[in-house]
Amino acid sequence: MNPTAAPLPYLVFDFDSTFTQVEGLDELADIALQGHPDQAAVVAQIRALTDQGMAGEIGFQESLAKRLALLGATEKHLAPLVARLRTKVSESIRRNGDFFRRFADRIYVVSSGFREFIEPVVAEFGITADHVLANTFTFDAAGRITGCDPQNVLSRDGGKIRQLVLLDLDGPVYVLGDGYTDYQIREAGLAHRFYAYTENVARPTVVARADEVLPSFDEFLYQLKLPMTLSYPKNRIKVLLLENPDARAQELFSAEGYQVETVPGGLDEEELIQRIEGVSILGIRSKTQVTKRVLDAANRLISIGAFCIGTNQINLDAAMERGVAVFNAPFSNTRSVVELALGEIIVLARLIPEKNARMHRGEWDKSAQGSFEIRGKTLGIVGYGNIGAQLSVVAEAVGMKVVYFDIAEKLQLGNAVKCRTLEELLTQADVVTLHIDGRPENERFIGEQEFALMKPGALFLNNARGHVVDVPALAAALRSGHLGGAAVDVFPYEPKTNHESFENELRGLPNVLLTPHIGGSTAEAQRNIAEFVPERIIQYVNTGNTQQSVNFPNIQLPVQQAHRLIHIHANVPGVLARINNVLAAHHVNILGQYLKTNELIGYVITDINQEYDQEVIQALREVEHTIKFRVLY
Ligand SMILES: NC(=O)C1=CN([C@@H]2O[C@H](COP(=O)(O)OP(=O)(O)OC[C@H]3O[C@@H](n4cnc5c(N)ncnc54)[C@H](O)[C@@H]3O)[C@@H](O)[C@H]2O)C=CC1
Ligand SMILES: O=C(O)C(=O)COP(=O)(O)O
Repeated sequence: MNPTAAPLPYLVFDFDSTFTQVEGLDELADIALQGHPDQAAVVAQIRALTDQGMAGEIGFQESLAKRLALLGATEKHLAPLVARLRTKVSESIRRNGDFFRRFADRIYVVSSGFREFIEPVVAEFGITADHVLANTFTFDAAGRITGCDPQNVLSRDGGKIRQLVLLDLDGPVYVLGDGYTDYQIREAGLAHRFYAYTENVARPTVVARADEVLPSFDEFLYQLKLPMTLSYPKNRIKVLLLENPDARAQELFSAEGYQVETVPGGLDEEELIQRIEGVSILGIRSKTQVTKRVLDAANRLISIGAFCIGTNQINLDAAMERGVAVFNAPFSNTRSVVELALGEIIVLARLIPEKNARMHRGEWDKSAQGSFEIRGKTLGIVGYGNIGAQLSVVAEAVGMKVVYFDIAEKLQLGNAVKCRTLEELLTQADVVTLHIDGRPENERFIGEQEFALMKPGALFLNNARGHVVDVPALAAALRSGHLGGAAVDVFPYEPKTNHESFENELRGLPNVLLTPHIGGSTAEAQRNIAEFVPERIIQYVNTGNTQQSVNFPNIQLPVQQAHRLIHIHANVPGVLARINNVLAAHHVNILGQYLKTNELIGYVITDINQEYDQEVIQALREVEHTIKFRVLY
């Protein structure tokens, strides 16, 4: 465990919105006013007064007097208030409860709130009544709260400062709080440092004056190298999201405590190199190229999330060699692409692109010429993976015959018939649709020769990747009339944002349906992706679980026992033995160990007992061929 830097400074905590997520008086008002006809309006008035007081806009006494007058609370409301506040202790403070219990003699709660509700809440954290300095209520004979004890220094303006003078602590004092009056303790020279505590609320006037800003108590413990419950403060994990994934992604990462930055469009290589420093998690879609150079500039990257299916835009091996785990959403938008493809087949078979354009120009051309039903026609699916296979089922349901070609052996669904060669497929299909992935070997996979093999009048669909088709050859096959039409959703070069214009030789050709890479762009797919990918990444960060990573050895780990060592190394013989030698030399008790390798890296997870000295961690970092090492608890 971390050694304790001794002696610990005195820690002076604010209570409302720091120790707890809420303001005690707001909650009391909420409880006392239940059933009151103007409840919402009165609560809002009280909140506004609290905020004005905390931001230093009105004096504390004025704010307090006004709030109490509005309240109408009685003694009997206090027990439910305490019960509620116990459930609203700030997450990171609750998480580090052991720290409070261990160092309770160095901790004071100094608050303009009220002893009646503060004392019982902090008592659970080992903080005794003599370390709580707060106001006290006054009551009338009927038990109604009438105000606060005017003799208490905390009931007056500048009360916290006077309270600190009275406390007369003999050693460094650090103040942690969200309010202006907390900062004033430092301003008055009665504290050595003021930490603006922003886990629950960030007040700009307070943050601006702070020595440090604490998004969580973990951050404080981490900075001071004090014993903490988590191995690393989550607020230090920076997420950069590009290309507009659904807002749910940002929501999930933020809820986990990560800092999230977003950039609406894609970034080119140079721009990404500028932005990637300090980023722990990068989220992209199909546009952003994550090259070796980008990965070299990424000094803190743990994981990349492709918020889509394709991962050809990421140099997966280079990521792996640098210990960066990549996750995608392998089937969240599958159905959306399938529905688009089916629609396109029907639309092209009925010459809709042309007819629609002519109607918009005022031309009425009612004719059956060149139009056909898709029932009974042969659909040739190239790439019988998740999308290809699902399209196979849907196409059969509308009466098409399905043939497919894949370089891998695949389960034939329904009545689909496998073709042994691409040629076999191309020569018999009325409609050819591409659903292969974008691996580099597939560059210009379909070109002049392949189009020539297709039946005269056949239709061609590319919803896979732009570079797998020789676009000038496709344009020529359409212009010559050899192909009857095409639907293309993906292009070798796609605009970076919606403000850039689209240039391509397919523009203006007859019976060609062009779409701006929207195969997976449906509300359902985007929402699913924005949950699937963050969930995988958060799990990887928290537990080391690599299930469904596209470049890491997949390990589904059991529930963690005590501390977990995550070791990523180059896959050369002997590394596991060296790790275990280090552990044995330091007498570390292994509770469980899991290893998986692939051609480039080895991934070893070791669960060990909580008791070990820090040198073992350094020794493990120094094991030869280590790429990345982290400890989780
Ligand atoms: N237009 C859009 O918005 C979208 C496009 N896509 C693209 O669709 C691709 C396919 O997606 P899934 O079906 O989910 O992937 P998948 O990995 O399940 O299937 C791809 C299949 O293609 C096969 N394949 C690869 N190269 C081949 C070749 N040269 N000849 C024959 N078969 C080959 C593979 O063996 C595999 O079975 C993605 O990689 C992505 O590039 C995916 C989603 C949305
Ligand atoms: O899922 C895929 O591979 C796609 O092509 C969809 O890409 P997008 O997220 O729309 O940039």
